Order: sequence, then structure tokens, then C-alpha cells
Amino acid sequence: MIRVILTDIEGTTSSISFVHDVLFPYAAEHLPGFVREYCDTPEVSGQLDSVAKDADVDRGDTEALIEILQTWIREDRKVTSLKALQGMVWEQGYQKGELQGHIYEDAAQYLQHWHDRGLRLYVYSSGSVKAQKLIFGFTTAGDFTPFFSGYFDTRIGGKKEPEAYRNILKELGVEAETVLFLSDVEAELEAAEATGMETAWLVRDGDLPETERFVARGFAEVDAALLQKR
Ligand SMILES: CSCCC(=O)C(=O)COP(=O)(O)O
Ligand SMILES: [Mg+2]
Repeated sequence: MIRVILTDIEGTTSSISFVHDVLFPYAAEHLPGFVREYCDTPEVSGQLDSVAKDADVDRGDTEALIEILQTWIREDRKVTSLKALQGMVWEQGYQKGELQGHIYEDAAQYLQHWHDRGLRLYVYSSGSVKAQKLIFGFTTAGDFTPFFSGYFDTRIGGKKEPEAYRNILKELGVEAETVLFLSDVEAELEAAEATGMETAWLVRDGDLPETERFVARGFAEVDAALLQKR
């Protein structure tokens, strides 16, 4: 019986276009000034140490580090240090009212239903935990953070690695078959299934894939097919 729902964000609860056409350009525009201003603070400095190490760039060359970060944004690299810095930049955007998180209507409706029915809800995204709390805390439909029991980012492991899902199960202290993982990326579903988790593939637009896997257009279909029997 499913007791826990673990959900991806981009392409699952929220549109790919919001992440790629709003959040990433916002980070690309504001990250250089943010890094120059805060590079000596422990929070930012620690992330720049990681960028320098991962990219094999001189730690003292702030402009070179900014160039690397801009390349990683363009290439949609899921590097933990980039994700942490993006989260800090987006925090300023949400606080100034320049950003509002996108959430699909059906995701908003069913996250609330599932929470109210006693399911425990968790997020697993490549975006940092800070960024996850922001996108759900400042959506156009209100604050959804009260519905979530916890958040996981790439510090627990990469989303295409079964080890990450094993680590999440350990943290949650639950059996794999009680967890339903929702994502729009098949490789992430395969990694979760390798641990015994149930999965649903969210395909919100375009043709439906030919697959044995459970596929849904939205959360209503997930609810009807996988959660009504509980
Ligand atoms: C937390 S909102 C920003 C999402 C993000 O930065 C990203 O890379 C999308 O990753 P996901 O794992 O949600 O597909
Ligand atoms: Mg996704």
C-alpha cells in the first residue's frame, strides 16, 4: 500500500518552461552580481570552493568561476554547488516579488488531497532544498510547503542513480513498495524502480510513449490508477 509520495518538480508538479524560460534566465542575469557581492560570505564562499574544485579553476579568480557557472546554467548541469547558488539568487527574486513559482492546477489540487488523506509527501529535485521550498512557498496558487514532510536534493545522490533512492528510503525509514515516485524522466523512474519503489511517469505534453510503465497526463490519473485502492 502506498503511504509516501516522492515527487520531482520540473515537468512533474511544475512546467519545464517555468524552469528553463524564467528561473534559469533569472539566475543567469543575477548570479554574476550576486557572486561578486557575497563571495566573501561563508555560504557563498563554500560553494565557490566546490565550483573551483569541480571545474579545476583557480579559486582566486572570481570572474573565471562566474564564467563556469554561466556555462553550467546554459548546459543545464545538475551540479550541487550551482544549484545551491541558484537557490540563493532565486530567494532574492521571490522575496522582491520578481518571481512566483509555477504549479500545475492538478498538482496543486492533488498534493492537498493526498496530504489531507494522510499520505506523506516529499520532494526530490535537482534544485536545492532552498529552491524547492521557494518554488512551493511562493506559487501563484499560494504556499504549498505545509503539505510536505521533507525535501531531498542532489546531496543525497544523483536522480538517475539507484543509490540515491536507497539513501532516501533509509532516511525515511520505510519499505520501498510503500513509496510512489513521480517524475517526467524515464531514467529517474528506472533508478527508483531498481530499489522496489512504485513509479508513475508524468507525460504532460506531446505523444504518449509506448511503454509497459504506468504513464499519466496529470495527478488525477495517478490518483485514480494507483491511489484509490488504498
Ligand atoms: C527547485 S526549482 C528548480 C529546479 C531545477 O533547478 C532543476 O534543475 C530541475 O530539476 P528537477 O530534478 O526538478 O527536474
Ligand atoms: Mg523532472
